[in-house]
Amino acid sequence: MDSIRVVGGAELNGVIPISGAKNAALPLMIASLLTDETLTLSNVPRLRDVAQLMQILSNHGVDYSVNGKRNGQDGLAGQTLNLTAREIVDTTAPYELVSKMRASFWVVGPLVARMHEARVSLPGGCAIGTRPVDFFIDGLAALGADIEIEAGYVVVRAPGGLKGARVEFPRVSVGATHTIMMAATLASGETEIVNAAREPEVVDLAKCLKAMGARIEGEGTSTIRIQGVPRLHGAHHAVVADRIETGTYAMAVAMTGGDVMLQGARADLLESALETLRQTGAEITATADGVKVYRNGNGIQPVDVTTEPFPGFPTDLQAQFMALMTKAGGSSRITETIFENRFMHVQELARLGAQIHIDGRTATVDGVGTLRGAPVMATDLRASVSLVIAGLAAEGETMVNRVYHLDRGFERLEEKLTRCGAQIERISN
Ligand SMILES: CC(=O)N[C@H]1[C@@H](OP(=O)(O)OP(=O)(O)OC[C@H]2O[C@@H](n3ccc(=O)[nH]c3=O)[C@H](O)[C@@H]2O)O[C@H](CO)[C@@H](O)[C@@H]1O
Ligand SMILES: C=C(OP(=O)(O)O)C(=O)O
Repeated sequence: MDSIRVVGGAELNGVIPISGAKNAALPLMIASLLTDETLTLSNVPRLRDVAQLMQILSNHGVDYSVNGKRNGQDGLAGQTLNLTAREIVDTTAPYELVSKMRASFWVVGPLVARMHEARVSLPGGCAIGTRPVDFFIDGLAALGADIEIEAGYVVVRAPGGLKGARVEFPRVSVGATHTIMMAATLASGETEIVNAAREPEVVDLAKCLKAMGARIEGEGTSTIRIQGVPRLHGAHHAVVADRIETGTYAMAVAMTGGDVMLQGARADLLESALETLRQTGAEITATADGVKVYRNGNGIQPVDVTTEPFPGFPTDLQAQFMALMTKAGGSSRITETIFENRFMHVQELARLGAQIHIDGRTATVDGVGTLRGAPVMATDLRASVSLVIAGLAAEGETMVNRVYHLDRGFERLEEKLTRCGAQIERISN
């Protein structure tokens, strides 16, 4: 498996183009199952998860093509996918494919909505907690589906089609909101989702579904209402900018120092994270072109953070923020409330000299003056990139091993950072 070698110490200066969001692209691609016409998605990032999902969708009968590169486009521009599910040939999503990524489980919603049946393996994804699927099952059952678990598969049947209903989630779930919202677009009557996720990726999916003819209101609030329609049609939709990639590079600059324009980033999608970064001493300016991040040689202030559903501080930036805090001038407390096992980066950051103590859901980070490069192991996606960021700010060489997860979610990371002066390279084994 590939490794990433980082030699720390350089400031980051220049422009980093921000890709389309992985966590929006995946549900948008899945939405193609809802119509027999073509869904065209532009600004799709080139990522392992996108390729993996293409394989899963192909298995259901989705034909796809990728538009070629246009004149003047550089290698960092997003791709355009045309997805056509003229006929669904298989309503089973097999273990071999679904076990590799969490989002692939979400095909259950469109499949049962359109085909009235689905057989989907229980999912995989980042190992950051138990990640059950009870909200999906209860939600689909509320829409009138019969559900059984058979040999690791969730088998869903709704012979007469789904029927609109009130679905209240016990806690906020991004994936369950995506799935029930997609399922409800083709159900008969009205569905009300209560305690819905308000994440920008949910809003982006709703925008695309509406362009396909769905009747949805309330996206971006905690109550979403969907009026079912008999069929959806083709549409064109551009994937929203990746707020987690934006926050990740902003934290890298806050840690190494320098001046970087995050081109195409949208500050309104990560206000709480950017405000936290300002408190650490970074200067952040939203411009028409993106988000500019600047930090001079002054120290990093310690700031306490608690992860929360949107609009709170995102769990997907927790590891990166912890990396930043390892070099703060004092102690900070980082509390993880979304996933019960999302501190796997702690022991790896410790290899670089970080001082971190975990007590339940809270990590106390005592900032140290210097981090020193070391070999480390990438565990989950965001943990992996937190090690890269720490390596950029450490003295000497850091070898981040087992970067499989990194390729799931960060498009051309080495190229983007190299362009800004980082010493970083991929070592293929
Ligand atoms: C591909 C994608 O978009 N992944 C994101 C999505 O994951 P994902 O959609 O899997 O995360 P959820 O929002 O569903 O999870 C939130 C919490 O709800 C729990 N839960 C969820 C469903 C369920 O049926 N039962 C249950 O108990 C989860 O275990 C977790 O503790 O949102 C997370 C929270 O912002 C992000 O970290 C992930 O990057
Ligand atoms: C946890 C993540 O991905 P997944 O939900 O696919 O595991 C993530 O994007 O940080």
